[in-house]
Amino acid sequence: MGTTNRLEATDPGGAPRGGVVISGLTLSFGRGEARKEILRGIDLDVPAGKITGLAGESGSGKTMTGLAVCGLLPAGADLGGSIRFEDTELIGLKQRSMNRFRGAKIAMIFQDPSASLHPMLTIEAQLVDHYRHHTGASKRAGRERALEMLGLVAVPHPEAALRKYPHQFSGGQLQRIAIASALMCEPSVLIADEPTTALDVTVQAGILRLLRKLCDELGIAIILVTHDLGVMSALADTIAVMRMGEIVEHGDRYEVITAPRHPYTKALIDALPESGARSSDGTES
Ligand SMILES: Nc1ncnc2c1ncn2[C@@H]1O[C@H](COP(=O)(O)OP(=O)(O)OP(=O)(O)O)[C@@H](O)[C@H]1O
Repeated sequence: MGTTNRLEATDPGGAPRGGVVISGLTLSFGRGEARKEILRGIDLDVPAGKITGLAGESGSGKTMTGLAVCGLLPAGADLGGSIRFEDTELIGLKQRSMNRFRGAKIAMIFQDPSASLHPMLTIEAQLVDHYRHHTGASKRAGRERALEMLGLVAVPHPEAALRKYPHQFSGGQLQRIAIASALMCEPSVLIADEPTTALDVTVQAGILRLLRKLCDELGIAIILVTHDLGVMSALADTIAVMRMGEIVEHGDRYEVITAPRHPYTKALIDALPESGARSSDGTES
C-alpha cells in the first residue's frame, strides 16, 4: 500500500502538519463539591498518517478526549490545557471558528453510524449539502465528490446509493457512508469512536481495513477510540491506555501489547482471549 503522506511535513513551530498535539488537557464538569474531574492532564501526539489508539475501561475518558478534539463536548464542560491542530490552538476558539474545523479538517465517526446521518434525508442531500456548506462548491461538484468518496469507501453502486435513505442500508454499509461523509471535506484528522462495536462481527474487519487504508493512502491522522484491545492491537500504530482520566501508558503497539509497563495495561492484556488479538502482522487471526 502506498504511503502518500501529503500532510506529514513538520512546520517550523514544531507541530506535525495535519496532526494534533494535546498537552496537559484537563476536563471537568460542575463546581465546588459537585465538581467531577474527567480528564486529568492528558499529553498525546496524534501524527498524520498514523492510527493512535485510545484504549481503557469504560468511563476512563476516551470518548471525552475525542469529543474535546472535535469541539463537541456537552454543555458545562470546563476544558483546560492545549489542543493544537497545525498552527491553531483549538481550546478557547470561538464557536464560529471551531465550526470551520469541525466536520471539515477534523471529522468524527461514532459507534452508531446513524448518529451522524439524518434519517429523513437522502444520502445525496446530506453528503452534498455538508460539502457545499464548508467549501461553497457547486451542486455538481458536490455530487461528483460524493460519488468519489462512496467509491473510495467501497459502497456498491454509488449512483443508486445517493438516492437512498439511511434506513435502506445495513449497519456496515451505513458506517461506510458515515465515513464517506466524514471524508467529504478532506479532513486531516478523523476521530473514530468505537466504529465497529455495533457491527456484525463479519463486517467489522472490513471497516477496520478501510480505516487503515485511509490512514496510509490519504495521510489522515486517526484517533481510534475503543475498549477492545484486540481491535487496537490489530490496527493502531501506537496505543495509549487510559485510566480514570489519565494516560497511564503510551507507546508502539507491539511494545504496549508484548511488554506492558503499567500494571493496569498488564491486567487489560491478561483479560484478552488467548487468540485473535496479538498477531504480529497487523491482522486479526
Ligand atoms: N455531560 C456530562 N457531565 C458529567 N460527566 C459526564 C458527562 N458526560 C460524560 N461524563 C463522564 O465522563 C467520564 C468519561 O466518559 P467517557 O465517555 O469519555 O468514557 P469512555 O472511556 O469513553 O467510556 P466508554 O467506553 O463507556 O464509552 C465518565 O465518568 C462519564 O460519566
